[in-house]
Amino acid sequence: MMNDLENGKVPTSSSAKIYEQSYTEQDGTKLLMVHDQEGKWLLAVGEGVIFNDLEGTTLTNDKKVCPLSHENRLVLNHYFDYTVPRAFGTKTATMGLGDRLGLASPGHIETVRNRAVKPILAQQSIRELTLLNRTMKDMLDAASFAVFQEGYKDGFGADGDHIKEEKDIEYALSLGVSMLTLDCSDHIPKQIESLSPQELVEQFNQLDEETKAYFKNEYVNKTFSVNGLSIQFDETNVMKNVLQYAKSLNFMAHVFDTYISESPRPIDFEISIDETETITSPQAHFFVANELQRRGVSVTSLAPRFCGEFQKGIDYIGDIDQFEHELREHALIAEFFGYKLSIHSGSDKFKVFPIIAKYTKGVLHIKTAGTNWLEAVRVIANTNPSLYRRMHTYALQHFEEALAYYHVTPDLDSVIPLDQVEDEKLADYMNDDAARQLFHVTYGILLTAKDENGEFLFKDEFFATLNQQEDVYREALVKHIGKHVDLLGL
Ligand SMILES: O=C(O)[C@@H](O)[C@H](O)[C@H](O)C(=O)CO
Repeated sequence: MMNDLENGKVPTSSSAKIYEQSYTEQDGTKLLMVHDQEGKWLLAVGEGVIFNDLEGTTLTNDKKVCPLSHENRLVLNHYFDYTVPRAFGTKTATMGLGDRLGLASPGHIETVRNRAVKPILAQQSIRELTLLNRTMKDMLDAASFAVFQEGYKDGFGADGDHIKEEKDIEYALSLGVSMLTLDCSDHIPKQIESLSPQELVEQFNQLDEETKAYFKNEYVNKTFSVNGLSIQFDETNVMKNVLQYAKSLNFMAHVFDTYISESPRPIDFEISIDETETITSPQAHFFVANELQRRGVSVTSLAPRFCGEFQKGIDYIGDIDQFEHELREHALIAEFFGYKLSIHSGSDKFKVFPIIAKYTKGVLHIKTAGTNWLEAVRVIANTNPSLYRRMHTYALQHFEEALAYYHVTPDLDSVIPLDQVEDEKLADYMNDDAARQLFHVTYGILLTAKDENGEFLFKDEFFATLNQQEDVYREALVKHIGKHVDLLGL
């Protein structure tokens, strides 16, 4: 194999899988990614700075076998720009393809290659990373190596997703993320909608005089024309919007001024107000957007909390007509202010994808993550039924723990008991909403569970199975994420 590589030929081998699209030659070094029973490696042949900088096992003075280490990923980043995440701005459709396992990106790349959408291959929230004991370095390493493996040179992004703390912002940017999703939910008070008229006035009157005067003067009894929409404000809804969003607006502006506006490299800046109890009305969306514009905050995308329910891993729940009515207005507002509408928990929302495609006109950001994990679970169900049964049982026993992190409301009593399902039918659980949500939110519990000896109950066997079934997982993602991309018209 190495001799072939030395002669500039992509080798053929029965002992290892060859990723032909990874083959590259630069500055005297020939590189190829392979996969043997021990894992994936970079084969390096030749000489020069790239060869010298890569860490690995030296076979001869001009042949090395290099691990997919963080250090070697940085070497690839240094010499091959296409392996570095980049921002895309407000005019390019992007898709968050959260990969909780570090195995999904090759299938994602195959899905979006030559499509009208750019992949944000590295996307994990602090919540996911914490629950998985995974790091942002792991997230970025997996994406860059996948891009190299696939020889994908059309650009990809990396999203520090649902970040709330400034320390995490600084860390994510220091690692080279190209997108930052600022989660403002901690600055958006709950229950404003449920305040009585008297309580509303009392709370509003507790604000300082300058703030009250500013918002009353700018909005009360004012009508704003937005792309044909007429958005009207009265004293009551101004007080509600101010109490609901004023603090978060200060936070957004502070983060933008401190970390984004002066960044030495372009950063896609997303505002997330979707993970709140309060649905974002189009009027509230306008209020937030107008205030951001007045404060000079440039937004790449904004994620409102839409009407109905965007629960994890299952289709839209709610009145489709109302959703269409409001989504149209949200899209007009986003277009007016020059940013993309962002659809969080975008996995499997097939009922509303055509509506979203129609009104965003193909320029949006949509986030998926859990569905990519569920496709892996589907592979396990099909290829390692014993493991699937043990994981399913454990997930049921520990489901309540996951509700501390996710809002899902599956009817677990409706899930067919395992002992009534033959091995050949286990994958059907991934077509059942309740079973999907069971697995969707217990990923962290399942992949970190250990026995009394400190050995992983499932993780090692799970990854070994997926590595054996690499092509099966890839094909499953191409099919399932491809359905998302098709329905979104991208
Ligand atoms: O599970 C998470 O924390 C993330 O996947 C988060 O939900 C993400 O922002 C998203 O919306 C994926 O669809």
